[in-house]
Amino acid sequence: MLLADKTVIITGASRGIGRAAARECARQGARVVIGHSGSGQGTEAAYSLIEEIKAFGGQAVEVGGDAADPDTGDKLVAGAVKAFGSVDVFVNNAGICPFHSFLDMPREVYLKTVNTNLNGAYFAVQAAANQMKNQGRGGAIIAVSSISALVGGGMQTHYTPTKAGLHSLMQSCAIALGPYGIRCNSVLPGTIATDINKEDLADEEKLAYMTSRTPLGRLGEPDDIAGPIVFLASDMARYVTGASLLVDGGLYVNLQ
Ligand SMILES: NC(=O)C1=CN([C@@H]2O[C@H](COP(=O)(O)OP(=O)(O)OC[C@H]3O[C@@H](n4cnc5c(N)ncnc54)[C@H](O)[C@@H]3O)[C@@H](O)[C@H]2O)C=CC1
Ligand SMILES: C[C@H](O)[C@@H]1OC(=O)[C@H](O)[C@@H]1O
Repeated sequence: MLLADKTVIITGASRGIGRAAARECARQGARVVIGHSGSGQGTEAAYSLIEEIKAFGGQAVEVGGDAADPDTGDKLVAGAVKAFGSVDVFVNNAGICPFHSFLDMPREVYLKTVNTNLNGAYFAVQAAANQMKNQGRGGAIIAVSSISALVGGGMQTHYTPTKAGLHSLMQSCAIALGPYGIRCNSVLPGTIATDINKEDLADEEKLAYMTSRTPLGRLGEPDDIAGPIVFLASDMARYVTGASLLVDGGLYVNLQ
């Protein structure tokens, strides 16, 4: 098992990519902390994931908290230490993408997106890194960035900068935390069918267009991202830091 004896925190783990990653980390032997929004639905989904994980003999606990709140990272770390005694891997996954045009972008939509996707993440990464530094045996931090760190989106002008920011944060943290043996990398998913884009992809034309642009001929599924996250979390990636792993079915390179 690739993650035996490691404690992994994953934010936004109640559904979508985070849920698939949490399940796969647990399958690979990790003790998992399921970060979720703390809302009724998030809590319910987190408990159902704990049951799923326990059913195959894995270990998991849940911690609720708004990803936009700078204190949530400390809460997640405290929950991990209380339940399992350590933090070895931190996966920053929680995020939102409320599609909206640029010229009339409401300030609150912009600020909520940046606070949820980037500002909260900064302090959560800092909290996890301090815990790892104090433990003295290194660790791995993974940001779920996006193909959108590299390319634009006319209805995503508030979102793409947050994904570029996470990618950049991992590059800088790789330098800042390398001396402590803490590796920092990002995963850049292409278009993965989840709740975040359910409404956008309900438009059949858009769905067909996005699928046709993907050389592998289909949109991604959350499980397509779980393996790359496990790899970067594991000792198989022990010399990988400051890297970004594009997981997009070939979407990015498909110019013509
Ligand atoms: N689905 C896609 O095509 C892609 C998704 N991503 C990124 O993957 C990450 C996961 O998204 P998906 O699984 O696709 O969508 P999703 O909507 O299924 O999952 C998002 C998760 O983040 C959590 N979350 C949202 N706001 C939160 C808050 N304020 N506090 C705590 N938790 C909060 C949700 O509860 C949920 O668990 C996001 O960061 C997204 O930007 C990146 C590239 C492509
Ligand atoms: C929400 C989008 O459909 C999805 O998220 C991203 O980061 C990419 O832009 C994907 O298309």
